[in-house]
Amino acid sequence: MTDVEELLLSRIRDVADYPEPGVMFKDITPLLADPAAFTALTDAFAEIAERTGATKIVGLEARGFILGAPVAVRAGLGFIPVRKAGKLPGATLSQAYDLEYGSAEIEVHAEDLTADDRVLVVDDVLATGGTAEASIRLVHRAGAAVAGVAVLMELSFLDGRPRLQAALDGAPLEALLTV
Ligand SMILES: O=P(O)(O)OC[C@H]1O[C@H](OP(=O)(O)OP(=O)(O)O)[C@H](O)[C@@H]1O
Ligand SMILES: Nc1ncnc2[nH]cnc12
Repeated sequence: MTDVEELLLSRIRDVADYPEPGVMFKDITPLLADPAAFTALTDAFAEIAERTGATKIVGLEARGFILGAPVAVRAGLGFIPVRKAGKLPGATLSQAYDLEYGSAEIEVHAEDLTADDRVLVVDDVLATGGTAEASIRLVHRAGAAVAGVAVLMELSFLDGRPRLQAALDGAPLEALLTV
């Protein structure tokens, strides 16, 4: 494990049985509170954005906003919020999905993405992959391409990666940490 990976892992807190029994919640708030760790994470994601030729960063509400916005600034790219349903005022595309603990619907402003865009989707945790899969579908339905999906932590025992394979269509899924 690299020094950066060790630093990031050390700043993620495990919370048992949250938000419901049986879930081991990966809490990133200690990482956000540590400027060295937050900067290292932002730099690692920005390197992925550059390497994959991304033209825009999509962040998934809410934790994907916190992580994705500084990546966009660092990489010199625009930031596009994918929000939970009912929060965006303009014309939207919507996608329903299931996640590790429940179900939800996400939306993007249709005009924010064009056929010229290659999008890097940024989030904190890949669990079942439901959220990431729905966001990939939204990007494609908006007419844009997916440069990749970048997450801080992949929970491999929930099999999100195989679930995403078809939707990714060859684009990389980059996890900085895998448990
Ligand atoms: O791979 P999945 O099973 O879809 O789970 C991963 C998603 O779950 C969490 O978000 P959540 O919906 O809890 O929202 P939050 O960021 O607003 O807390 C996490 O930030 C990912 O977006
Ligand atoms: N175990 C988990 N910890 C943090 N975020 C999650 N999103 C889905 N599952 C999660």
